[in-house]
Amino acid sequence: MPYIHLPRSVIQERGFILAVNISIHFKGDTMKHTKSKTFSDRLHESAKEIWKRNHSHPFVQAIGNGTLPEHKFAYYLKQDYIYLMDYSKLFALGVIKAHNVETMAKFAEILNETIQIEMDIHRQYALEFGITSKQLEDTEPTPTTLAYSGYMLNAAQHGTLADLIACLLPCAWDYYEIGLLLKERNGKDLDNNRYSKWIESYSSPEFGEAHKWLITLLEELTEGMPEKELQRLEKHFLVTSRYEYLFWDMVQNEQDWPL
Ligand SMILES: Cc1ncc(C[n+]2csc(CCO)c2C)c(N)n1
Repeated sequence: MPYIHLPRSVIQERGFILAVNISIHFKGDTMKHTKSKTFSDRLHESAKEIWKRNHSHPFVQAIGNGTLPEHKFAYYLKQDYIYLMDYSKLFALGVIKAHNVETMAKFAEILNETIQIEMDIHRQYALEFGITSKQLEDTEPTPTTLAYSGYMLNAAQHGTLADLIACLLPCAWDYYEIGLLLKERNGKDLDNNRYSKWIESYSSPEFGEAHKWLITLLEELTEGMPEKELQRLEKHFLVTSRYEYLFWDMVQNEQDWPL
């Protein structure tokens, strides 16, 4: 090897040059071939095990294969309706906390869509089960519904726009994943499934829009954010992911106040 005979200083210099070259090459490669992990990737990763339990929950499975008893679905509709009333108020808080007109308009649009489209699917199902819109609206919240909505409203009112989104996101995102999963697994039998409209709605690209927009906004808001703040947002994301699980459990067991 010719350079073995070179003075030590030159070898070091060459070694240095070689190292620089490698690192430049590697950096270029990294940029070309691997997308760096975004904050929403990190959130998704940390909630993975909780979401797996949501996806395999017996209530979710029973919607998917159409075997869920109707009285259980009726109970779900009522609790979910009043949950969605509070959830919509978070979009209104989003309007208040937004930093520009475009974001204000988008929160107002999703608020309207939730009330006019998502809650209308509940109203239509409720009519089939002989439940009026008034009865839906007058439902008494169970301990879980109250705790879940209360957590989000409290965090959103006292926190930043990013806190608000971290609370909203598991709900919109995980339902989309559940919708897609149930459609993929049970797509062939949906004609015979009483809950097909529910599955079709939550797996539709229109419903997928909301969480995708929330992710984009969260990425913007968290750019350069200190780790301590990111951890607070991650906590909201994990707590509300756990509340999603508790909500499925609550409807499965038809939870009520003990006294
Ligand atoms: C407990 C509970 N969690 C999530 C949703 C689904 N969801 C609520 S708002 C929204 C997107 C914006 O409209 C979606 C997908 C639900 N209905 N109930």
